[in-house]
Amino acid sequence: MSEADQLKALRVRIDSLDEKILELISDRARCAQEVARVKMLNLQPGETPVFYRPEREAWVLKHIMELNKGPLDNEEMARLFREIMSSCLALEQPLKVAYLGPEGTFTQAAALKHFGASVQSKPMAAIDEVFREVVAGAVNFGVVPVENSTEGAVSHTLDSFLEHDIVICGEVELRIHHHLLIGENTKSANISRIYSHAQSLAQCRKWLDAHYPNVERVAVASNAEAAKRVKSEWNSAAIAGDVAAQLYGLSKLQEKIEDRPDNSTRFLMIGNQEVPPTGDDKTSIIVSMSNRPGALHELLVPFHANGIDLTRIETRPSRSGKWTYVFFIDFVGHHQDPLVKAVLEQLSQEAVALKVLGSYPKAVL
Ligand SMILES: O=C(O)C(=O)C[C@]1(C(=O)O)C=C[C@@H](O)C=C1
Repeated sequence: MSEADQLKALRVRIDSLDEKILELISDRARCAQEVARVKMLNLQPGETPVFYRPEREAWVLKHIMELNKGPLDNEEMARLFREIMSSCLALEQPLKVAYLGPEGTFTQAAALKHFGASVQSKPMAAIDEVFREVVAGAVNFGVVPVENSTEGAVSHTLDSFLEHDIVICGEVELRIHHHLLIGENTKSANISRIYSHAQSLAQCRKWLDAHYPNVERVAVASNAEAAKRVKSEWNSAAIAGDVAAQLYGLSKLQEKIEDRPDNSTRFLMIGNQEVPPTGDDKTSIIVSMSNRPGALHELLVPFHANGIDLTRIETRPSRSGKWTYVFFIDFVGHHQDPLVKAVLEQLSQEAVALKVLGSYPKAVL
């Protein structure tokens, strides 16, 4: 058979498969509409329907990954299903999600990775504004960065948890690749300024020291903001990611300039919705202890005694007195798990204050 004939036959097969996929996706979407109808029917007076179910979404994606036999890899397959579910949810309720903007930030990429592309996303100028937007009920959820594997905690986010009553409903991790970007009027040899967010400048510190030791580094509100400036400014460069490069039409002078190849950022989804257990969850709490010898030890003992895996502990000034601190702790398990419940009860007896920020499914994608 000639190449043209072989391609023709294969494309006939692809067309017929696409028709089946189309029918199946439409069936699934109709099912989601039915789910919405059932959720509305069974409401108690005064109750609002809960359309978005992170625990169910986590299960669906994991199930797909378990069943997947290739040739598409698990992440790729889950990404496709992520988008199908996002479209189905939008039929039930179009979710509004605020994120740390402007458009083109890694936080926007994290929001899309977690919720899919069918949400209405709203860029905010600062982390605290994302929190306020959620608290005010102007959006269903917010997305904020919380820690970077190279640079550590994002303190604005931790401090915002001290000021707002909010629930963590999910997490997502993003591999962060930074590029050195320039506009069409800039030549590499003429670069006199490099703009980026302070965290991104820090994540590329060694590379900058080696390649542009005498060039001024200017910290701006976000790397998308840096890309935006560079578009209209001669002889300057920005450090930002792919989305910002595309959005502002910049070219890459050098790709992947982050000092650590595994550079990743973890983001949190914040809202007002408690998430039921999935069996593979994490919990975040804030604890403050009295300032006495052994307090930190007492804080950690119940976790060790019950075999609970701590995934992170961070200290921040408490804002209620000089040299007093609060601990942000993440651990494996859900606050409704009997073992976790026992630990939290024990802790609340030792602690000056303890607040559960939320239990949520471990990141799937
Ligand atoms: O199972 C549900 O509760 C649904 O609403 C359906 C569905 C889906 O498309 O699978 C859609 C949105 C939810 O966030 C979870 C799952």
